[in-house]
Amino acid sequence: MKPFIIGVAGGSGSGKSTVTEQIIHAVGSENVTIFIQDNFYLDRSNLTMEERNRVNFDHPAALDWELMRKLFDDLANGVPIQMPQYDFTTHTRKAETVTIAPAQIIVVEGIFGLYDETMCNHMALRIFVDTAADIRLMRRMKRDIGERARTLDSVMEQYSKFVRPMHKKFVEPTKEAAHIIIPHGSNKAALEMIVSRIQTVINGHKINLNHDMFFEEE
Ligand SMILES: Nc1ncnc2c1ncn2[C@@H]1O[C@H](COP(=O)(O)OP(=O)(O)O)[C@@H](O)[C@H]1O
Ligand SMILES: O=c1ccn([C@@H]2O[C@H](COP(=O)(O)O)[C@@H](O)[C@H]2O)c(=O)[nH]1
Repeated sequence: MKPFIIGVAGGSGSGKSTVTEQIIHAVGSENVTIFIQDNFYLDRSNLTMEERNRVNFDHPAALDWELMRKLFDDLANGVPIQMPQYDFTTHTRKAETVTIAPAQIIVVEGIFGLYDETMCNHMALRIFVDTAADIRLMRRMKRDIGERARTLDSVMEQYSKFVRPMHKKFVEPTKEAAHIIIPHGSNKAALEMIVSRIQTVINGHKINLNHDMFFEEE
């Protein structure tokens, strides 16, 4: 059976992981596999620490798309994968990988979750988590200083130099590809809708809509 693939995109700190965790909690972890795009950041061990700190991690070119597409394809076709692991404190790929088994539901999560057209075409449900920039920045400061060994100055500099402009250029436009836009981040009503849609499909009660009722997709 083909898996039900969900894309969860949105800016850094918008609440993507939270929405993903809530979906998993609601439908049962045994039914879901998460495909976290953050694992696909390119390894920067060839650079000095100073050089690594100047990399634009918010440009799509910062990710290993070739590997990502290959592993996404495998998982979508029911093949277990070796997921790379990324260390945000050193900007390097760890030596170890984690085995990820396919499941009935696959959630692709990341700022570029709806960026790749081919991957998007496999997604039956595309979600964009839309949270105000000031809230996202506050959350990012808390996380990066607390968990990713950054200073307040470095977070502010990275945000104004890379995160903000790249969000506008590459992340925000992917909202266009979404079926559902969750305003203000995770909320109960949105989650209920998403989960009920998933349950309808995976419990076999797929609703067959009359296509004449809808506009042509562009
Ligand atoms: N709707 C919400 N209301 C309040 N805090 C939230 C909400 N959604 C997420 N958060 C918090 O914001 C932070 C960033 O959320 P996270 O899901 O990790 O974002 P992302 O994965 O998009 O970077 C976390 O500490 C999380 O608990
Ligand atoms: O080495 C790195 C790699 C990425 N980042 C930042 O991570 C965020 C995306 O992750 P979220 O979990 O969605 O916040 C992206 O905005 C990059 O700037 C990094 O700081 N260092």
